[in-house]
Formats: sequence, structure tokens, C-alpha cells
Amino acid sequence: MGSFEATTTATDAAAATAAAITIPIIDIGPFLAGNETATPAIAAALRAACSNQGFLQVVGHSVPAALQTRFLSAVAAFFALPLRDKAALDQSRSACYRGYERLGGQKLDELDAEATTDQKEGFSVRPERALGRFLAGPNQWPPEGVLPGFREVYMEYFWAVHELSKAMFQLMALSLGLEKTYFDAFAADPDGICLCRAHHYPPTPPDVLGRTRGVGAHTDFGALTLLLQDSVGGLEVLHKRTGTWHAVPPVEGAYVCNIGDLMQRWTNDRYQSTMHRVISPLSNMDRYSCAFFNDGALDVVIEALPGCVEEGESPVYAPLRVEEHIVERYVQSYGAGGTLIGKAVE
Ligand SMILES: O=C(O)CCC(=O)C(=O)O
Ligand SMILES: [Fe+2]
Repeated sequence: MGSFEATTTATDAAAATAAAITIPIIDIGPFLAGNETATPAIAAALRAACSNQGFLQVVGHSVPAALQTRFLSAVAAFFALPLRDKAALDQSRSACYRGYERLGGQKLDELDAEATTDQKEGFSVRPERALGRFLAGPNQWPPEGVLPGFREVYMEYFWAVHELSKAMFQLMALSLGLEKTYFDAFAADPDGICLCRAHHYPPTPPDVLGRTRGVGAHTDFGALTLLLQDSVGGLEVLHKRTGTWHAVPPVEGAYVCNIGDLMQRWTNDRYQSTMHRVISPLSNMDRYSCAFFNDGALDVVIEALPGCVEEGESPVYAPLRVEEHIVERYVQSYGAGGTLIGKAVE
């Protein structure tokens, strides 16, 4: 286990010197190997990270490096397809938020009217299901002849990260003093809603520097995010106390893990969902990343966990069903896209 001081952007340099934040790198290998002697220290490190900045990087995990590499190459090949091939899979053609999102298709910083739309392309995949409840339905894939093997490697990666996310929820439970299996009904539900969204951030030439943004400032909707990023950089996390932004430097093969709004609610604010964004650094490199969100089972009711409310204290939030929360956040970030809920795929 190790840690490093996150570096800061130039504009924030002065304030940040006083407020450097630590994003710990946590090796979960011993936990995955069933080492019960080492596990409490790992759970304690997770607790510290989640109670402070809500961001950490996970190493020693179960996703093979070779699979990450094959997956990121396949993702780069997908985004390099002609626009007409990608547009044929546009998310607006899906009743369940799957497929291709063009540049500017989402705006996560809804509070800042001046902010640009997000300068990224995305491709969203979820578990293959029959149409029915919110977010259930078929994925949209490019024809096998156009991108051979893409679907196969994407789904191989999907289920590998899904396994890791289940293990992370078990560690989260231990970190909160709960039974290891406490979150299994949420995180391992066969009908649970998971999203594996790959992103491409185009290079930023000097003439647009400062006017574009990869992803606007936001917190993640769900409980826990696992993000794979390549070596280009640009992800930043907000230090709440000083309002300064800090880079989350790429660590090869690691998963950036962060707490989402549902987990903050569940823990009665003990764990923090932290604002983050992707800036567009001056670069002639394309950046690729992939976020995995395990948002659990739609009917789970999120209310303060045992041990997260002191005697005499009232819970900060009323109980809320996962489905209500996720629907509301989708409508906020996709605007009119929210009206697609329940519409049949064309
Ligand atoms: O691409 C990244 O580094 C971050 C993406 C992100 O924050 C998100 O998809 O919620
Ligand atoms: Fe995010």
C-alpha cells in the first residue's frame, strides 16, 4: 500500500500548496486472496479514504493487465470508426441509454450555465436484457464485420470489472463495520443496473485551450465507480474545504475508485461523493477512459446504514428507492433524453 500527493493545476497552485490532498493507492490483493490477517488494515485504509476525499486508486485487483490493454485498444478502434458508423448506434435510438454519445451529448455541470457541453464521445454498454424496467434492454453494437471481436472483448472486460466491483462492495461493508456480504443484495443482484461507459477525449490544440472541457464538474450518481484511465491525464478532484482542483495522476493498471451520491446517502454523509471533472490539457494525444458504475438493484431502498447514525442523531436523508434516484439524475444530465424512458427501440 502506498500513497502520493496529488499535483495541482497551475491556476490553483498557490491555494493548493497549503491544501495538497492525498489520494491513497490501496492494494486489495491480500483481501482477494482471503488473507484475514491483512484485511482489517485494507478496510481501514478504505474507510479513511472514503471519509476524507472519497477518492482512491485500487491496485492488486483481479482484472488482468492484458485484458485492460486489449479492451482499451478495442475502444480506440471503435472511436476511430467513421462518424456514420457510430451515429448508427446513437444513444437516442435506444430506450435504455445504451450506445454511442457524440461530442457534446451530455452536460454534467448543470449548475454552470456558461460551461461548454462535455467534449467527449462515449459508448455505453449494460447487461443484455429484455426491454422492460428502467435501463433494461438490448445493447447497440457495431456489426461484427465492421469491428471484429469488439463485442466479445467489451463483454469480457465488463464482467471482469463487475467481479471487481462486487469485491469492492464487500470491502466497503467491512470498512463500515458491517458483515462482508451486507451489500451483496445490491451489488450482486442478477438484475442489477450496471453501466460500462468508454470515453474518448479528442486532443486539445492551443486555439481551443481553456474553452473546452472534457467532463464538467459532477458527482457520480450511483454508489461506487471504478474508472480505468490511460496515461494521458486530465481527471481532477475537488478539495471541498479550499475549493481547489487536484489532478488524479494516472497509475498504470489501477482503478480510480470513488464514492457516488447513493453511498453518501446510505452512509448518512460518513462517506463523501466528491466533485470531479476532466479538463482538456494542451495535448496532441487522444485520451481514453472507461467508467464502471454498479448502481445496484432498482428496488433497494437506501436509508442510513446501521452504525452511521449516532444515538440522538437523525438521519440526514429520507429513505429513497434506487430507481427514483437514478431516474431523476438521468433526466437532469440528459435533459430531454429523460423522456426516452419507456420508449421502444427503433
Ligand atoms: O474519464 C474520466 O476520467 C472521468 C469520467 C467520469 O467522471 C464519469 O464518467 O463519471
Ligand atoms: Fe464521474
